[in-house]
Amino acid sequence: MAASFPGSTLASGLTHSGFHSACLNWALVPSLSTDNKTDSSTTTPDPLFHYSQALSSPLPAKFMELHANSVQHYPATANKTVSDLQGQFLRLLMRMTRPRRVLELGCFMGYSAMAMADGMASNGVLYTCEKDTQAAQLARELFDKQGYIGKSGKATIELLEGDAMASLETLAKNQLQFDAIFIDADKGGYIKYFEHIMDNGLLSKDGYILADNILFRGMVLNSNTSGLPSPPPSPTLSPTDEEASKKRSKSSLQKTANHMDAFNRHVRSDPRVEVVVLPVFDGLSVIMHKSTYAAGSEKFSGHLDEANTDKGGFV
Ligand SMILES: C[S@@+](CC[C@H](N)C(=O)[O-])C[C@H]1O[C@@H](n2cnc3c(N)ncnc32)[C@H](O)[C@@H]1O
Repeated sequence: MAASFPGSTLASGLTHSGFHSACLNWALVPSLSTDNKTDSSTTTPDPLFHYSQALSSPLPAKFMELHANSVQHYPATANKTVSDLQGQFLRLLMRMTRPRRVLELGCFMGYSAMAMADGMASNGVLYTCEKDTQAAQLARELFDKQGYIGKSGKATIELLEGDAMASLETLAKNQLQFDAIFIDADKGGYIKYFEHIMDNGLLSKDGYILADNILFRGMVLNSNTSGLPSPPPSPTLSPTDEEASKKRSKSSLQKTANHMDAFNRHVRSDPRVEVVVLPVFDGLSVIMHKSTYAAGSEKFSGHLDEANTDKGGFV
């Protein structure tokens, strides 16, 4: 049954007027519809996604400004930011776990960085890496304008411009450790970033890594490496140009999904960590150092079947 709220119709044709005016809503941003910014293509059915977003506490209006900015400067790719709902989640997660130092790989124009910084304590520092010069410049201006640079009673954001791997190397050289690390840069780089983080002690003892897009529109199920049956090939009846181009872009998306699938398997088979793969947003993994509790104590492994243990042949 659809719930009903003042000024709002919460059903598949959800509206937010008078109810969620400060909510980040891609429908209100010119040029991009909500269809471009939902998790419907992934794991959460569209109406449920909208319902969840509408009933989650909104982020402040400055985030709306950021969306408008992204659309202006990156009309074709503005929806690279996390969804509004994920931004709301990241902020709350930071409030819950209170990390003192956070690292983000993939800043874009600073949406998720700002959402996380807002949940951190005022003495916290968030480092965010971005290789696109224009995006880095715009993000830096925004962080400055919004008071994340210098003493302002907010967590500080430090933007590291350049390739994420080079930044990771510098951070490791400086022996910095992070309580939370959000990986959201190039999908083909996830494994090397993860390895570098683990090998160089960049993750604090009780810290966690969040890896985004790990189910990649659900396409990981069709990955070559998945070991699961693939769907039958689609018929190739002299495709039109449009069909051919759709096919090409589908195959490049599938390539990205294959990177994600390889990353998921890589992490799952790493004895140093434990991981939970969450089918939320576009897929989000939470990774921590393996605890002694999870490292095979009788009590814990008793809850797992053979195939699920590290020694038990994960496909
Ligand atoms: C998905 S977007 C990040 C979105 C951002 N986390 C948000 O939600 O607002 C990925 C970003 O990573 C950047 N990127 C890709 N490869 C990179 C690399 N090797 N080093 C640093 N940044 C990279 C891209 O330029 C892009 O801006």
